[in-house]
Amino acid sequence: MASQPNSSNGTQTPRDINTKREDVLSWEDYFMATAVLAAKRSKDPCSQVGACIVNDDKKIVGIGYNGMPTGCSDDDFPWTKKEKRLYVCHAEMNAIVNKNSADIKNCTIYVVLFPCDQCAKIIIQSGLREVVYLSDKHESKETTQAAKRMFDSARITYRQHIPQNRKIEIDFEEINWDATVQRAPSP
Ligand SMILES: Nc1ccn([C@H]2C[C@H](O)[C@@H](COP(=O)(O)O)O2)c(=O)n1
Ligand SMILES: [Zn+2]
Repeated sequence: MASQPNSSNGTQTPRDINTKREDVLSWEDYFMATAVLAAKRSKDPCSQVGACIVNDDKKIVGIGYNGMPTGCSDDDFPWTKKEKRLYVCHAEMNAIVNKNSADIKNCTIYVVLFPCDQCAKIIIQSGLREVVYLSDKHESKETTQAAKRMFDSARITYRQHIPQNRKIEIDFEEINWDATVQRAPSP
């Protein structure tokens, strides 16, 4: 039995290194965490949004975050609330445009913030089937209500993600630690 950090909650628990780990990240937390990680690339000072598209085989087929269009320098274009809306590409749009699969029909999109009306249209036209979101902080906005109306009409389901783990930590040091454990001979 070896003592090694439990990556899901950071505590030190004894773990048998010859037995399969059970306390792994759930698929749902994994996909939403991927969207949250993508959001960390965003230069937007107010809202960092990420999106992750997943197919029926649980393969990630697209990732995106909100940012200026390619060729439009994020140093030259404005980030004020009023002006940025003219330029910024939303996370959902980038995830769809950046897809690495020919077909994203019937896929699920995991997104940090509920899609706006413009993204809803792109989601519908791309044939996505389900939207899983973390925050609905703009639920009273006309754009969110329009998005929901279109999703309902187009029979695209949407649901809020309830995380199993409130916090998911990435500790790069832990990777080196694991390598040491893996070199230990098994009985
Ligand atoms: N579903 C969404 C909603 C918003 N965004 C982006 C667009 C802006 O960069 C930012 C929102 O800015 P705020 O109104 O909070 O100043 O988030 C997105 O990518 N996807
Ligand atoms: Zn949008």
